[in-house]
Amino acid sequence: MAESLGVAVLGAGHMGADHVRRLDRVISGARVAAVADPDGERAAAAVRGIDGCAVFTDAEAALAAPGVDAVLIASPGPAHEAALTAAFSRGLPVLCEKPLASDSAAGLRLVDAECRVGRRLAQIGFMRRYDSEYRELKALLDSGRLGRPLMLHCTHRNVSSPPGFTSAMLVSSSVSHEIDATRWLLGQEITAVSVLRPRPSGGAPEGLKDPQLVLFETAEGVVVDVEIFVNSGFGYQVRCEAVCEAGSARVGDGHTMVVQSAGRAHEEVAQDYLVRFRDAYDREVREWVDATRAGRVTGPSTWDGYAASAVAEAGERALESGERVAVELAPRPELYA
Ligand SMILES: NC(=O)C1=CN([C@@H]2O[C@H](COP(=O)(O)OP(=O)(O)OC[C@H]3O[C@@H](n4cnc5c(N)ncnc54)[C@H](O)[C@@H]3O)[C@@H](O)[C@H]2O)C=CC1
Ligand SMILES: O=C1[C@@H](O)[C@H](O)[C@@H](O)[C@H](O)[C@H]1O
Repeated sequence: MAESLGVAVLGAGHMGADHVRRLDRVISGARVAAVADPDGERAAAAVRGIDGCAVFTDAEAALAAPGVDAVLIASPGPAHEAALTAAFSRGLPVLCEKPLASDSAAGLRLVDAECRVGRRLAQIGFMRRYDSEYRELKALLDSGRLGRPLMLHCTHRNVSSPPGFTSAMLVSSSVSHEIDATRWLLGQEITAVSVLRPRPSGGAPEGLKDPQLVLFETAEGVVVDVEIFVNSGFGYQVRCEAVCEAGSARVGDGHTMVVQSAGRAHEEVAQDYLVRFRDAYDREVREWVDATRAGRVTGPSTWDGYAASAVAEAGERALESGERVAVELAPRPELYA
């Protein structure tokens, strides 16, 4: 194996700063070689205490910095296409936070760009695939012990939505995780999306259609319902129950310490994804570093990122129209067979 992997991290916000910490202190075999953020002070704060890490306000300058072997993209979605294109042109392996890009057209351009390189370079940050409970569920479904899956019931709740979060983002940003989890757990494409809109919660910002009930139909007839509620007010909860021909299995109930006192029992509810999925993010980045050092690319692909965008767009149209909308996918290139 090569010596430690020098990583350029693009974006030093919530996710970027957490990934910098993870690469520096949690994962072995990697070092943070450069960080770029247009907010230079944020970048500098994220790398405080890390020796030999260069700080930039320009992402492309960070890719060209000495000692950079790979890239972790944690900038906002609209900046991903330029960053991935620059990384591909340098032949640099990438871990890119979801979403792949702003829309499916940009996603398809990235699929084409990677195909022109002729080998996979990117892993997309759908971290559910690295959560131990989700992996257990996937193994159980793949074993066939419960028979064929018939339905998935999913819950995705956030405490509150960040400023600027739109009704469409409940699907494109939040439900993107259930889109990927569905495709991965079932090994099937999602073919149609419908969205039901209960009355909006008084706890949601004015005009935000929150919560929503998003329904997927898959190529082999599985139906998936997703409750997305991003201003639940009380906690971060992600659950998934697979109902199969010979039983059901559920993950995400939370298994924290239960405290019983004064006639009551209670347990903590995680408040955000950085806590709920901490182990999954660690495993995701660790497996990316290990695979990259071994010259391999594993995990969710650029194609998976594109497919998630195409399903999300069908969802956005379903939200606007109230109609069931079919998903349109381009033909899958050989590279992602
Ligand atoms: N996997 C997961 O569970 C999660 C993934 N995300 C994804 O992570 C990415 C970042 O999200 P957050 O950290 O929450 O956002 P954030 O707003 O906290 O941070 C984004 C940072 O990127 C910087 N930035 C803007 N343009 C840039 C550019 N061209 N190059 C480099 N940096 C740039 C901003 O100045 C900011 O510091 C998004 O793609 C988001 O969808 C976010 C939350 C959870
Ligand atoms: O990816 C994420 C955010 O971007 C999204 O906005 C949240 O709803 C999700 O729970 C989180 O995992």
